[in-house]
Amino acid sequence: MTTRVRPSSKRCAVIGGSGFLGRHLVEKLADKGYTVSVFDIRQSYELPGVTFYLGDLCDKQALLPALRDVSLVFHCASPAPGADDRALFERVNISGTRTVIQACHEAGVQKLVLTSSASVVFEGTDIKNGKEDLPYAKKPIDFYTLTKIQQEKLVLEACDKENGFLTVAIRPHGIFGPRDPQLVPILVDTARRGKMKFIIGNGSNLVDFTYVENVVHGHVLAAERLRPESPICGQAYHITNDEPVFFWDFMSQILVGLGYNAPRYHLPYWLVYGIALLLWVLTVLLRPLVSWKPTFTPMRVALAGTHHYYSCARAKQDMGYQPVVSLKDAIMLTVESYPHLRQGA
Ligand SMILES: NC(=O)C1=CN([C@@H]2O[C@H](COP(=O)(O)OP(=O)(O)OC[C@H]3O[C@@H](n4cnc5c(N)ncnc54)[C@H](OP(=O)(O)O)[C@@H]3O)[C@@H](O)[C@H]2O)C=CC1
Ligand SMILES: CC(C)=CCC[C@@H](C)[C@H]1CC[C@H]2C3=C(CC[C@]12C)[C@@]1(C)CCC(=O)C[C@@H]1CC3
Repeated sequence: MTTRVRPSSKRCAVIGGSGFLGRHLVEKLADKGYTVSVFDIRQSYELPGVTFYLGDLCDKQALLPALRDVSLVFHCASPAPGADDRALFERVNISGTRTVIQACHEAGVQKLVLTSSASVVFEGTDIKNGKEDLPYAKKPIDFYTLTKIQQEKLVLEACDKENGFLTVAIRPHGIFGPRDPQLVPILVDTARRGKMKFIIGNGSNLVDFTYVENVVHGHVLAAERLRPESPICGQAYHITNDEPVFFWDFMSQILVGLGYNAPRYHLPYWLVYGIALLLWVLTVLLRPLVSWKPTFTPMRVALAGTHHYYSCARAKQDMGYQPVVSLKDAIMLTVESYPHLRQGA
């Protein structure tokens, strides 16, 4: 006779746990006394109480050992938005997420928390205080967004109270903080190349940037509140700093904090967007001959020149969410964490 070990509620797995958000999440979970299995295609650190399983999440046989005796899974793996590779996004975010769900069923996992994105409703035009009932983008602005939409739908539709499999999706926006490989490094690289002189549009567009610890807090709350009687089952939740900020003020604060000049001159939004679109078409047409990634993609220009901030009222009401680090402190902590990116370093 085989006896099945009942998964402990203090054992969890983090798929994508070597990444920026994933590692912060793993550190918090370990601090809270969880035993954590990390599944990722790479291992970027070591931590007591954390076991690493390396592999591609599209490979169920590789994934299953990481989910053994685990009751709770966080799925925060995705190719980076800058990958611009439709086949890769579809393989990892869509078929890979199907594989994750199947593996959860086979391993007897009871709860799945997905890291989705607030961008699933963003089409490149203004969103002001967007709520979760906004429809998914009909014309997603890139393949990353397109596949994040499909991924979120798959996870929420898999929620099945009768069979004891509960799911929830967290939609963060503009995550930043120590060790982020995207936001600050891209910004500094652009400044070092002398391209951070211009403000796209009139500079009055409000945007959410979310400190990584607040995103982690949202994930942990969701996991701990995910019970059959809870309203959060099968739902998506915006998690932000709840302090929308002018996009260009935020960028300027980071730049000035690191010793660079803030951008000063204005360029018309539609001119820059048109150029970005043209460059993107050219890179697609010339791809077999030239491999070049423009800094100014249509998605980036849209993010830099439109309003996109979201309401966290639903997360506050259903999970008691409140940001734990203010934007002011978050910017200070972030700037301090990048001494090597300072001007002159
Ligand atoms: N950063 C942000 O501003 C936002 C992020 N999100 C979402 O949050 C999640 C985490 O993002 P972030 O931490 O920034 O991203 P990272 O790229 O830092 O982390 C993702 C991790 O997943 C790994 N990974 C990628 N593909 C696979 C695969 N096939 N199998 C196993 N592991 C894989 C990555 O490895 P490798 O690095 O080698 O590719 C990386 O370690 C993502 O789902 C993202 O869509 C949502 C909103 C905003
Ligand atoms: C709020 C949100 C979803 C932020 C996501 C982070 C990145 C998309 C941004 C981080 C650095 C930004 C940046 C630009 C666009 C958006 C980012 C990549 C520019 C390319 C916009 C045009 C410029 O003038 C240069 C900017 C460099 C930094």
